[in-house]
Amino acid sequence: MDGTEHETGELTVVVDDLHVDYKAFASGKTARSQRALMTRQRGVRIVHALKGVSFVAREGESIGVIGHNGSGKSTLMRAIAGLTSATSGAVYAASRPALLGVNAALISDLSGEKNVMLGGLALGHKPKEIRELYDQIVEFSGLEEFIDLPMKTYSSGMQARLRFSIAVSRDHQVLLVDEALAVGDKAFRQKSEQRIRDLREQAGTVFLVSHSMRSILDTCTRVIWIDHGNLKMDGDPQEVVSAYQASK
Ligand SMILES: Nc1ncnc2c1ncn2[C@@H]1O[C@H](COP(=O)(O)OP(=O)(O)OP(=O)(O)O)[C@@H](O)[C@H]1O
Repeated sequence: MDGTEHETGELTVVVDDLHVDYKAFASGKTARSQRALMTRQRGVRIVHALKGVSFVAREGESIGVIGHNGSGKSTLMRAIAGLTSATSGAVYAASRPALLGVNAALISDLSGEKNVMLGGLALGHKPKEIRELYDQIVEFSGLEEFIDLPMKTYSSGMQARLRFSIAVSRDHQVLLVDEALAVGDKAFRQKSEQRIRDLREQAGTVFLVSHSMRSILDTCTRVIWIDHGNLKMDGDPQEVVSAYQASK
């Protein structure tokens, strides 16, 4: 763990020797590249998604999480949000972290408008608060013309914009953003990145999972590199991103 550079704000998240295993019923052959990650147990396949990850996060940090496909980044976000339980080790969080992912559950048969209400309630807003925030959320999303159409008629980028706009309508002490920025267009991405910086300045901690090193470098004060379920590097964004890129 890097104990020297991040000692200013209050602790918001402590990840202590976190292991997460998934059990899946296997059929067919295990792909060769996945073999190192897996152990076979009587037809049940165990995937060791996280293998003892430890770090602490503080107020005012914006932490980029990078790593190859399947390295364990989303699992780490889900574990911090309390949606996936630890096989061993623990996550301690100062307040309930909010996970904003491209798979966050809104209902695609309902209109954008109804989903703003639904998403707002899921975030803990009162109906009156959602009505007050409604115009601001829709304006941020840039989807005014489409807001009365069912969400299933939206492109994946439009859906992600709406999810992001709902999630950032509230200040979170710990906000976890999983790949949501990758799908928006340039203007929306810049607006989203600015909002992430604002949230961080309001003494929150933001985690941003992304494959876009540009987004990571533009937004983050620190970067964590997850590799095959292990924390490979944790520190200065430029240093960690350079090391990651050199490893490819
Ligand atoms: N529900 C699940 N059941 C079984 N295995 C899973 C499950 N979810 C994830 N895994 C496995 O756990 C490992 C880590 O997956 P995870 O989604 O955390 O990776 P990631 O770094 O977020 O990948 P990506 O960059 O592709 O989104 C992978 O090997 C994946 O196949």
